[in-house]
Amino acid sequence: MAANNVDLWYIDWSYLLILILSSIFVRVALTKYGKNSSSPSTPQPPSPLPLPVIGHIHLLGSVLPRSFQTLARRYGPFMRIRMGSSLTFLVGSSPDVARQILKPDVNFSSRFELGPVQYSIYQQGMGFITSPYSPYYRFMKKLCTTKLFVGSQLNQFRHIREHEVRDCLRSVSESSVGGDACNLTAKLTTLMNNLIFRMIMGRRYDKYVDDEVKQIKELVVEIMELGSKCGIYEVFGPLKKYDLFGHGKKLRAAMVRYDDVLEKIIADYEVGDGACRGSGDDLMDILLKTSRDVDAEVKLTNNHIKQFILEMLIASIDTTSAALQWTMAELINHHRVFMKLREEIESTVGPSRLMSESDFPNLPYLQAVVKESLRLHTPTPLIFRECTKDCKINGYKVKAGTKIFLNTYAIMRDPETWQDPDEFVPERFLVNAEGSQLDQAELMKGQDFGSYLPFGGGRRACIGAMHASAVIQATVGALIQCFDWKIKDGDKVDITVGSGFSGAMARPLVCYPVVHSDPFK
Ligand code: HEM
Repeated sequence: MAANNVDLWYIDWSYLLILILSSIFVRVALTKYGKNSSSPSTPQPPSPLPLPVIGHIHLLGSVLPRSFQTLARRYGPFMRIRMGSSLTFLVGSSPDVARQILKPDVNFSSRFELGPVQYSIYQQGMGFITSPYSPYYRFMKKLCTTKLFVGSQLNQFRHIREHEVRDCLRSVSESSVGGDACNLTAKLTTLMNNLIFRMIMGRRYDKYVDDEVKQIKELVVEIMELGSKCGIYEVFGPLKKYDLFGHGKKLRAAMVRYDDVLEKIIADYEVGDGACRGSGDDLMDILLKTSRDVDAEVKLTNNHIKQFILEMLIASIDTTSAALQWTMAELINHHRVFMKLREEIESTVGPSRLMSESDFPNLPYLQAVVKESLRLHTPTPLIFRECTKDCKINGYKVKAGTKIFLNTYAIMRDPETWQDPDEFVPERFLVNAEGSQLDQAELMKGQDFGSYLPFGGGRRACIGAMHASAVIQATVGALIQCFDWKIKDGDKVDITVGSGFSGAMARPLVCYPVVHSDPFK
């Protein structure tokens, strides 16, 4: 009996061993000659040699868009990358690939979420930015383009922009009096917080005035940090759902607190206390009106509104603040450009008043400076898309459900398209190759899908582009009109890029403003 048992064990183990070996053999054969091969009928995009378990993680540095750019030089503009055991995506790094993906087609008009969505307290599909190309997305997009971010609504916010820019100038002016160092990063971030919170819910961020807004801001920062930590779970494959480091639990808790504060604010609006302090509606007013509209194609709930506002706060504040910082950093580092811009503003606006948004059409060099800064230092260097049906890109087969990153950092520094791509040369945006004036408005809308993509392109292009451009031009123009800027010991501003997915500066922009033309005289 005992001997028989030993024999049985022996047979089971050897059988198992054969099974394992044969499955490895089949897998290797499949990888080499089968569907993963580069046979002419079903070629797959090229890929560096992955390591077991970690895939290509060892090839990626702390600044992801740069790592992808380096890999693309070797493996081509459309390559396959695997992070960890199961997260595989394709990375597009050339204008040509961008054109194929961003063409106005429903395929690739969906996004994917990085990080397990189970930790969100809002139901899946309630997001707007993170949404697939669903009926809910289309409903919200229509609301954005007809009511929330339409030109007339943005014009209504003009007084808010002008007020907040003046407030920022006042604060910079105070730093200049004592000759103290001015943390321009902090000032520009406060400007953006005030601006966006006023647009959305009629309240300023100023921490001494509005405690609820301060709480929301802190929670949004916490949610973003925890969200990106949960994103790292993706590399653990099937283990990602186990919340190995407890970040998911903390994320849920932060979202519950965010939800509570937003519910209070919505309740204020319902009793008529929350209306915008200025004239006209703020975004919350419009969203709540839409939620009460019985004829609306989609019933907008409070949860939709809270999720939408969370996404707006994430999409708008840090991106625009980063763009402002980069533009100022490049202007401080490039004296010739700085002086040329100052001359343009002074000759257009005159010596006695502060420039305003109505001056924009007469300030082409200011527009070019902002465009060049967004090209060189895009705050969102990777665009996320998902393919919804099988197709071919660059001759390679792409299956439905494939995750795609467009590396706009690399695309906007593509040497085939841009002369001296790593140099800050605003003049390139004044004329086109034939020497005639470029259509600035079209360029900003992302119509030149292929090569200029700071706001993405196609159906999912940024809806805040017009607003962001107005804020950057107004703020940068005023800061150059009113102040000279010095750096400690005559150094240049350090323009190192921060780590990860974002295109923010690695270090705060600290400098010394000296009044050139006092805006408050
Ligand atoms: C300099 C500032 C900004 C930059 C560089 C920027 C960039 C981008 C990019 C690259 C995308 C993805 C586009 C794509 O997939 O093709 C995007 C999407 C989006 N952005 Fe912005 N953005 C900025 C400011 C803003 C502001 C101020 C708002 C709102 C007030 C905003 C709201 C959005 C929204 C809602 C989406 C998602 C659009 C959709 O899925 O249909 N962004 N942005």
